[in-house]
Amino acid sequence: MVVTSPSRDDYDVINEDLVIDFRGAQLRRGGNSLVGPLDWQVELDERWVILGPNGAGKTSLMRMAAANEFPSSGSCRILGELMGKTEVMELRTRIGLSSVALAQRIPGDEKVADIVISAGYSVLGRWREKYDGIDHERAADTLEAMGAEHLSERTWGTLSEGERKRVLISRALMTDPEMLLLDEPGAGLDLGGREELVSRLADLALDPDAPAVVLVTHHVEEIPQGFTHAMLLAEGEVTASGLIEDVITSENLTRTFAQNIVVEQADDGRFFARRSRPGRHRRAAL
Ligand SMILES: Nc1ncnc2c1ncn2[C@@H]1O[C@H](COP(=O)(O)OP(=O)(O)OP(=O)(O)O)[C@@H](O)[C@H]1O
Repeated sequence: MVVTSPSRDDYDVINEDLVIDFRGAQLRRGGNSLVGPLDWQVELDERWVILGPNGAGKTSLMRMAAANEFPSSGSCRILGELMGKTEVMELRTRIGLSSVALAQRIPGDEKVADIVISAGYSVLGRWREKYDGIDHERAADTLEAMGAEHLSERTWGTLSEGERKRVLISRALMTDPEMLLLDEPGAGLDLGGREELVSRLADLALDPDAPAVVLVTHHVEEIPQGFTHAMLLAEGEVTASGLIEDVITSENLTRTFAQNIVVEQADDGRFFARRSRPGRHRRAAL
């Protein structure tokens, strides 16, 4: 839930139900604000989607949530740890992350099984780390959960875009994370690949034992069933945030994307959006 301006005293008492607790968090570069200042609280059992136009600050927000950036001002508490007062390498092993930036750092000759298992050390690829049988089993299980077990001996460079996405999410799940951050997992997938991914993410979202999930996407069609909350961003600022049904509305999307957007929700809970073009049919009929 989003709360407004809590006192510092509240913040010093760690709320164990919160995986993310941002208070006035802002990320700035070169005098510009990339995102924030914003308040954001994510509870253990919540599944959030972040939407907004290109450049809205979604990835910047995720970088703070992944403990890859410290806030320039305000405070970020992640899994109970206060940024700036904690060992981030250790914290990162508790966070499952799938992002384009991570995908770009994987060498083409890296074996899929190694990409997944090396998440245990928050590194990419095998070097001198020691893994137990249980780690190998866990890697096989997470690949299987994403329907990618048959890829374990393949190299990264030989995978299709859809296969890569599934391997990245398997890696993100490897450490049994307390929070899963998925930055545009559907980008570049064809319709079948997107639907396959959305269905697997719905299974995850509906699993009561799964970690808290934050998903960044450009398309409301990619919001899996089971997602509970949403945040809309535009120009680094929150335009709407809260329960998904209250946030994913035509009015909020129109304001956020500065276009007349109509959104509909199907019986199965999936959202569909398009730009409305009033008068088009009438003109066509003339
Ligand atoms: N290191 C940086 N230095 C300066 N500006 C940056 C930096 N990183 C991002 N930005 C700018 O911050 C803004 C937000 O970027 P961000 O990548 O967070 O947006 P986004 O919502 O994820 O965009 P997209 O949907 O296009 O991926 C953009 O205007 C971007 O150009």
